[in-house]
Amino acid sequence: MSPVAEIIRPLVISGPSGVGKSTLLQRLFTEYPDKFGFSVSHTTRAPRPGETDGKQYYFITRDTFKQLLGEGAFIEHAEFSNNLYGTSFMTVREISQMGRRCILDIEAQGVRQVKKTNLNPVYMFISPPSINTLRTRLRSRGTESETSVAKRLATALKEIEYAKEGPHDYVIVNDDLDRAYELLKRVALGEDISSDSLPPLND
Ligand SMILES: Nc1ncnc2c1ncn2[C@@H]1O[C@H](COP(=O)(O)OP(=O)(O)OP(=O)(O)O)[C@@H](O)[C@H]1O
Repeated sequence: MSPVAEIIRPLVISGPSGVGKSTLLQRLFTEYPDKFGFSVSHTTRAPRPGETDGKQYYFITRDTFKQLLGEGAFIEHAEFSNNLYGTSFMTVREISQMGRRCILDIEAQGVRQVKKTNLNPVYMFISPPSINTLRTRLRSRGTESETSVAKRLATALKEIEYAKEGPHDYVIVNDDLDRAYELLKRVALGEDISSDSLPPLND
């Protein structure tokens, strides 16, 4: 690894689907267009309206995904809502070599896998204020069927349960978007913050 790659620790952002990760990261990349690099994952899910190949994801077939997996191309991968997602070593390396801080958006299974590698990132968990709020956001985003919302909520409960075990360096509750963004920004720029408390799981 080059010295440049060694001094910039990647930042792993995780949190339930619909919690606001994309919204927060979009703000960060708009405010700092040259400081960060988003590790674009590979996925077998279909693009949503407005998504472009190579921007939000590399959209590939299940066969291609399996082939890359067999070649050991992924740092982490997971199956979620019947679709495969993975982060390739090559993508992360390219961003670090550009001198940018690499930001990875991955879910709990992926966090567990990254913890077994020598990537040594900072881990941040974005939490909803409550499960009810998450349900509302997923519904109002208008991209999910009711079945998909139910699946995502069930996964969200598991993600928050895992977060309660304390695997993340920082927890931010995305209640007020401006506040959550300020905290995320500070961590992304290398500052230390106090974590928020995780919500109860029984609402
Ligand atoms: N603090 C907030 N208050 C209210 N609504 C919010 C807040 N943050 C995000 N949202 C809204 O919640 C919805 C889900 O956000 P977003 O798509 O960013 O989630 P995500 O975590 O990236 O989900 P996925 O992992 O499925 O891509 C969006 O409609 C977004 O505008």
